[in-house]
Amino acid sequence: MHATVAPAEPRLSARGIGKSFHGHPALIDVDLDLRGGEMLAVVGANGAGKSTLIKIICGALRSDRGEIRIDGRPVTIQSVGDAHAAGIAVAHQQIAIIPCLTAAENIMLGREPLRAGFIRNGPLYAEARRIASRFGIDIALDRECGELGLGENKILDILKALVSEPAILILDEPTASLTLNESRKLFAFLRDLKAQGLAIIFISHHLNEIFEQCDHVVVLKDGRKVHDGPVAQTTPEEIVHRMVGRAIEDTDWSSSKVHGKVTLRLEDTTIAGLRVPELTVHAGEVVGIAGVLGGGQTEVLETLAGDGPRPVGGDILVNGEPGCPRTVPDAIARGVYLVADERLKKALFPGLSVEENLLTGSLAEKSRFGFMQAGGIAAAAQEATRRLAIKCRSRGQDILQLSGGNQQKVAFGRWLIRMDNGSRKARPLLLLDNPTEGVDVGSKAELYGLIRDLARGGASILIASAEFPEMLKLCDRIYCVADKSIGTCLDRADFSEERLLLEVN
Ligand SMILES: Nc1ncnc2c1ncn2[C@@H]1O[C@H](COP(=O)(O)OP(=O)(O)OP(=O)(O)O)[C@@H](O)[C@H]1O
Repeated sequence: MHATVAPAEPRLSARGIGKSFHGHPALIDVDLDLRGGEMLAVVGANGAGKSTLIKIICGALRSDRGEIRIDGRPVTIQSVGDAHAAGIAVAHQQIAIIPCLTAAENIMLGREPLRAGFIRNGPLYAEARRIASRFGIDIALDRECGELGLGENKILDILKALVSEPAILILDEPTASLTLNESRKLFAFLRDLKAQGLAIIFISHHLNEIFEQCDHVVVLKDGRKVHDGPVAQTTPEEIVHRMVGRAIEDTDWSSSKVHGKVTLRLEDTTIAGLRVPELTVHAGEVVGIAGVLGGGQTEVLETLAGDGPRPVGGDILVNGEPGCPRTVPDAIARGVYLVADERLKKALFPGLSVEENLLTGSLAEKSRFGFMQAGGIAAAAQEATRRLAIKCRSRGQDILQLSGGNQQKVAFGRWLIRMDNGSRKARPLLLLDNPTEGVDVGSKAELYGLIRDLARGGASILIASAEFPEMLKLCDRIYCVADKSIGTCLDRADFSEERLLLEVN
C-alpha cells in the first residue's frame, strides 16, 4: 500500500468533472476530495450520476472535461489500466468470483505463478496466504468458493482488488444481497483497511450504513454535487432531503386489517430441495420469505410462476386454483406474476427500449386482429413511467442506458401494466424477488406504497428478500428459511431484526 499522506492532503482529487451521453448531461462540474484512511460515501437518487462518476475515476468511461489528481499530481485516466497504474482499484456490485475455483485460486486469478506453462500450486497457495494474512483475512483458502457464503465471497472479491496494493478502493454497493451478519463482517474488514491508510469510496443506497461506517458524504442530484461534508455534521433526514428534494416519512407499510380468504397454500411439499411444511398467503396480505441469498426462496417464487422446478408432493393452491402452474402462460392466466431478481438476466430485455420492455407481455392483450392498438399501448407505458418516476431521456431509450435503479423500476412497471390490462383474474398473486435492489430511498417508499395499494385492492403478495429492514416494514407475516426448510412464521408482534437473524440461516 502507498505511504500514508498527511490527512489534510487529498489522496484523490477530482475537479470540474463533466460527462454527457448523446448531449444529455449525466455529470456537471463535479468536484470530489478523498483522503487516506477515509471512507467517503457517494449517494444520490437513481440516475443521479454515481456510477458515471465512479466509472470515470476507475477508467471505465472517459470524462468530457475535468481533472483528476492523485496525491496532488495530475493523472490522465483513459482506461482501466491507467486507473490501475494510478493506484485505483474497484470491486463492482456483481461479485467476480468463480465458484468452482478455490479461494486461493480466485485471489490469484490472472496472476498464477507458472513454470513451463503449468500453474505452480505451492507458490500460488503461499502467495494467497501471504495476501490474506497481510489484510487480516481468515478464510479456508483451499475451499471451493461455491461452498463459501456470499459474505466470504464478497470479502474475497475485495481481496482480489487489493492484490495490486492500491491506495484507493472503490466499492459499488458492496452489501447488496448480503445479510446483516455478512455485512457486519465486511465492515469490520473495511475498518481494518481504513486503519491501514486505504482511501475508500463507498456507494450505497443504505443510509444506515453510511451513517454508521462512513466519514464523509457527497450527494449527487441530477448530475450535480449538492452536498459535501462530514457525516458527523449532518443527519439522514438532511441527506434524503438533498437527494430527493423532499422528506421521506418512515412509514410502517404493513396493514392491520383482516385479510380475505387463503389464495396461496403450500402444504408438505419440496421445491428445489427446500422443504415447505406450510405456507399460506391471504387475499390482501403481504407475506415475506426471509433467507440468505441462495436459500431457495427464488426457486419457490419461480416455481409458483410456472418457471421453476416442479414441486415434489404435497397439497398446493395457487391464486385460488389447485396445483402449481406448469408454464408461465399458465401462471399468467391464473393472475400470477413474478418480478424476478437479477434484472438483466431474467427480468429485462437488453437492447430493447424502455417502452418495449414495459410492454413485453402486454402486447398480445393489447393487439386486435394482430395489429397493436398503438394509442392504448403508448398510454400504458406513459402512465407506468410517470407512476414509477422512471428517469429516462425518452421511452425509446435503450434499457441498457438507464441507471440500475431505473432498470429495476421498469421490471416492476411491466407487471403493473400487465396486471392493469391483461389479467382475466381480478385479484392477482404478485411474487416479488428482491424487488427494490438498487432502488433509491425515495423510489423505495413509492414502490412500498404501490405494493400496499395493490394489497388493499385485494392482491396477494409474496416477497423474497435478503433485505430484512424492508421485509419488517412491508410484511404482515414473515416465514424464515433455516436448515433447508421454510420454518418459523413470525407475526408482526414478533418482528425484530435480531429475531429474524436468529431464525434465518
Ligand atoms: N451508456 C449510457 N448511455 C446513455 N445514458 C447513460 C449511459 N449511462 C448512464 N446514462 C445516464 O446517465 C444518468 C446517470 O446514470 P448513473 O448510472 O450514473 O446513475 P446512478 O446514480 O448510478 O443511478 P442508480 O442508483 O440507479 O445506479 C442517467 O440518466 C442514465 O440514464
